[in-house]
Amino acid sequence: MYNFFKNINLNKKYSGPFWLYNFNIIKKKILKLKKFDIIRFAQKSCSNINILKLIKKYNVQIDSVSYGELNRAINSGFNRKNIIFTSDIIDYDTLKKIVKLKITVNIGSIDMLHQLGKISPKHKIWIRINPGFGHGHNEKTNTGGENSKHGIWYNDKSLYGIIKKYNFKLCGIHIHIGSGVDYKHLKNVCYAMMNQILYINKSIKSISAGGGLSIPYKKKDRIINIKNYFNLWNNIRNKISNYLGKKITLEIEPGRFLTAESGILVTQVKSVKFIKNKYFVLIDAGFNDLLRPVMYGSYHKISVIKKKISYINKSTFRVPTIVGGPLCESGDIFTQNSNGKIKIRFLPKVSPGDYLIFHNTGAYGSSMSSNYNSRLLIPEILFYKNKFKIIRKKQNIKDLLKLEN
Ligand SMILES: Cc1ncc(COP(=O)(O)O)c(C=O)c1O
Ligand SMILES: N[C@@H](CCCC[NH3+])C(=O)O
Repeated sequence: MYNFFKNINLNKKYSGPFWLYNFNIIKKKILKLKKFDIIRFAQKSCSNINILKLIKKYNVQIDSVSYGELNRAINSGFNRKNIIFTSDIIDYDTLKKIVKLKITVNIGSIDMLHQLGKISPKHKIWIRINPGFGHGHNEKTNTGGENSKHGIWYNDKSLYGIIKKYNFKLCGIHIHIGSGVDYKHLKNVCYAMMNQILYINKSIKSISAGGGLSIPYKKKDRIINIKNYFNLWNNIRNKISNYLGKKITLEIEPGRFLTAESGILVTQVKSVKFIKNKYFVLIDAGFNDLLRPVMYGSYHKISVIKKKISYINKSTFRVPTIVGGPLCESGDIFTQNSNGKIKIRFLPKVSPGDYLIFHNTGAYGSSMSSNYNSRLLIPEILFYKNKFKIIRKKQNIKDLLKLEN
């Protein structure tokens, strides 16, 4: 990533903040998972169709969780057979589209089973099981256990009767316990899968390990050993395969793992000031752009590029800094804990015009951004085959007001 800055004339070429992705990193991450039979990209993490189109070239399939994501997948050229729709609820437009295109549905609630079954009996489905436990980098990203709204409880007695009633084709069992999960908890999902298969005692053709794989946001963060993780799952898959007497396909459904490290957010310092004795650096991107620090207290490494010299300032002299954005909210602070308290970051000294780079923003960066304060969505730029290309233009005022006129 660093070498990029030698190539970009930040001042002249792109004004305002922007997202930058390096596809080579996504490609490397895809290859790391190649032992899994199917890699199903959770596009919620990074949903630009230009990136989806490239990911598709590597035989990756796709998960969609909304009408918009379904259309992104179709628009990016994914075959309907390679799309799964995962949700706990379904609205009318989505239901219509899914039935028309015969898209497989990964079902997370009993009501959804009835709603689909009434208009499309025999539909191909997966069941998303809540195994009774979950984990995540934050409580808000934990998708299992009794405090989570996701999935169908692992020993729900009504489930398999309803599947029979509508003659659904049960293709697979899916367990996703959360996002940003550590190895210890990921490991338990394998055993939960085995137990579920024993419990349902039904023929399926696939199992999905879900997503959740974490990435090292901080130097000290542990990197998941993919080889071990695959072996663990492969082992369980073989046991299930023996038990059911048939071949079982093993899927994984990562979002963050594939894209987080491929992206950065480039912002510019607009003001530096002391509030009493606290030093604030205010930049031109806010939580409407990068929400994670405000929503979860997430840490993103910040580098400084001096305006004049255009290289990363690696000087060891650091000052205690609070980094904030332009929004009207006091909480628009990129350096805070999960409880909302300001957290000082030691950064090189900056002046207006210098750049702050937020690292590892390729997942849940742009895809979680909004127009709050009527701020315009910022552009996305992709580095691919040694070229920089704008893959999403900067939004303009006309776009912003279009639906209201
Ligand atoms: C059903 C489902 N699959 C996959 C993912 C991707 O998660 P991650 O980005 O942590 O891999 C999520 C997000 O938590 C999810 O809800
Ligand atoms: N948005 C979260 C991950 C949650 C994924 C949704 N299932 C993050 O930024 O870490």
